[in-house]
Amino acid sequence: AEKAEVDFWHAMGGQLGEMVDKFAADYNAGSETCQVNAVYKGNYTENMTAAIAAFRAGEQPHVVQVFEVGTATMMAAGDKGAIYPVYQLMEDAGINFDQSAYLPAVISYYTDTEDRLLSLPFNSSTPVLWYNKTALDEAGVEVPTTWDEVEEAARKLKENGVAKPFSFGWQSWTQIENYSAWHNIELGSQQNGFAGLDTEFTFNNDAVVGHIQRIADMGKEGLFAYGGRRGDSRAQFVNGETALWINSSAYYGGFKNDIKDFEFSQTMLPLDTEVADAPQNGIIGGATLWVLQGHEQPEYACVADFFQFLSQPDTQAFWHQETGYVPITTAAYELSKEQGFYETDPGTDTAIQQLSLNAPTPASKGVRFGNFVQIRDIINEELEAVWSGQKDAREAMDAAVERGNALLRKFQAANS
Ligand SMILES: O=P(O)(O)OC[C@H](O)CO
Repeated sequence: AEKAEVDFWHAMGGQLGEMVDKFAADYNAGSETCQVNAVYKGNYTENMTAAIAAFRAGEQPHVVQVFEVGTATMMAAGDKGAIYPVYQLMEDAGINFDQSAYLPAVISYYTDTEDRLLSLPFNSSTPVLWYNKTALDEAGVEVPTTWDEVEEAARKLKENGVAKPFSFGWQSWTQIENYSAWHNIELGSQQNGFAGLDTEFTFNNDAVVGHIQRIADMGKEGLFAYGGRRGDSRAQFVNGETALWINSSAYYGGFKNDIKDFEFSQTMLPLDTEVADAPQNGIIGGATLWVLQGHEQPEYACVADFFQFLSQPDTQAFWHQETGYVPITTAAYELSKEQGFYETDPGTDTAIQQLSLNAPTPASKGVRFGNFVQIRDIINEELEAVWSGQKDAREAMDAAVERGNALLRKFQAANS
């Protein structure tokens, strides 16, 4: 018999893309009725834009991977009938899907006001501090745990010949969104947007402004070197120019393949001791799988079956261990422990520890702002103006909040 076909558009390039292809191939080999076609459509923004355009043209895939910042936009599309919510999909397929198997920090990002799961958690991450242990040892510095220590370590690394001691990627996510959650400060009103569309940004507060100004000052001293949006500055870390790098836990798999000349590891985000006495918890990044409406029932049965396959503890544990994405179910975490993964690969439980450090507060359970994909671009522009010396942190954050709020109002008007 012919298999029902499911189109799955994703944004996983390189080593991550190979893993996704392997999952699809394994699934297809084991299924007599379903065929999943996994297609790489570019980075997160490109994949999401492609899926929205395809939907308008009536050519949408069944499944699309959307990064966490696209959640509010996808939810609004759901209100207009474009989304097949995962809880509904599973119910219709007669699958008893246990939401409580997932980490609270992950599930709470993707549930509606009635606690129903809208998209399938697949690749969740959190930003960590990656460090070049060899370079730190050579410079005689300990792994930093506070921002003062990061600054001091960067200074010593510089003196010891490290050209661009400190850097990061996904700067809104790592330096504003997670910095805020980590210090239990809201990014915007209405519980970071979770409680309503009438939300306004507040990240031009003294803590965030002070933090951004600190990094700008580190740049002037030659301790920080900006290397671009997303993962663009990864090469700086891999080639040893940068020894302290904040970005997703999901760089682990690639680093293991690519870093041969030094020892590297990861640790939790630094604490700003002027802002908080102890860290709160980190918030996730990465992406989930959204199901789009407009296809036939047998195909949706395959989507549900494929989702069940992806949610298996062994699939999840394998994905986590190979990539550095978080073990998103308790079972996958337990299995990884049993398999001795955290002993053979020390530091790889940093992300899950950071996410589950404390019960999430309204300021630390995530962000849900409309148009946030575009707003992150505004934040990128304003931060880049700081790094290049055109603006100080106060001017840039005020401008980002004002420009961001205009896009929030536009989203609210279009969706209420
Ligand atoms: O590199 P990822 O997949 O962990 O994603 C990083 C950011 O969360 C994307 O918004």
